[in-house]
Amino acid sequence: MSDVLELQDVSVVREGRALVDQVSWSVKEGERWVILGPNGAGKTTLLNVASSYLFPTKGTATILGDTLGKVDVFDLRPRIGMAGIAMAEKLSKRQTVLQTVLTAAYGMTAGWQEEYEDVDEQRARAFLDRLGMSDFLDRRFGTLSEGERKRTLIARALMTDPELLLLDEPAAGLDLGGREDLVRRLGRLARDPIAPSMIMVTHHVEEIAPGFTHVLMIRQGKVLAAGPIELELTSRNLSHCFGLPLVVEQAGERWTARGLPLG
Ligand SMILES: Nc1ncnc2c1ncn2[C@@H]1O[C@H](COP(=O)(O)OP(=O)(O)OP(=O)(O)O)[C@@H](O)[C@H]1O
Repeated sequence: MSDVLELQDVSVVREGRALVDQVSWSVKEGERWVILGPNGAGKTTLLNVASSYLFPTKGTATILGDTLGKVDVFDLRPRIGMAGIAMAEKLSKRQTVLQTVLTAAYGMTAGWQEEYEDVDEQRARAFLDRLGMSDFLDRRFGTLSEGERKRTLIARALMTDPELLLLDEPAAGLDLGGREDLVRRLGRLARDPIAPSMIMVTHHVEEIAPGFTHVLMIRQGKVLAAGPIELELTSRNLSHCFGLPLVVEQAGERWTARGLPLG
């Protein structure tokens, strides 16, 4: 299996502080990774390196075989699908859901002047259907609920047929039903052998869909644990990561975590 992402001693330093601190990490083709860590740990910063939007201050980042600094990122970016708040903010609120997904095929965040191919429209409709958004095709993106917006962004990220799919807190802000619906859909994607390699940032182990294979835990910019989920997602590691005693349990194919009562 080839490396989809290879970070060697990567640090991102801002105002004299390492937001990501000497991280070495490799993601192989077909793996589905979860990044867990407390607020401010450096999860989004790490994802921004993986998406080629942020260059390391130190170390080397190789994405889909190309090393940042030695490659034209405009060739690399279409090969990476990114769904997160940062992407949502770049999109026009007035475009319809279908337009929002379709524009991804042309590497644009806005614009409806192009002649779109029928085949692209069919693909956009198929991805939206897969994410349960078929009833919203003509709705303006800016009027969607949080859950609907999240599902549209994932459909959009898949539109370019990426080799690497990055999801930044896809379940944040969703109610219980919305979260469970999304987890089921992500589970289906994670288990699809032809789906891209995936990296998902989350705060909650409950949001890990079945089919995710690996976990990376980060605290204050440093990696605390990285490896197969069954080995690394332990009470000990999670307690260390979040800085309080936690009990992790696996219930079927899902995970739960809770704090121990104060003694
Ligand atoms: N440009 C910047 N300059 C200085 N500090 C920054 C900059 N960008 C981010 N930070 C800080 O870096 C740290 C890591 O931020 P990051 O967004 O990667 O964390 P996170 O783990 O994604 O957090 P959260 O779970 O709260 O979203 C935070 O303390 C943040 O305030």
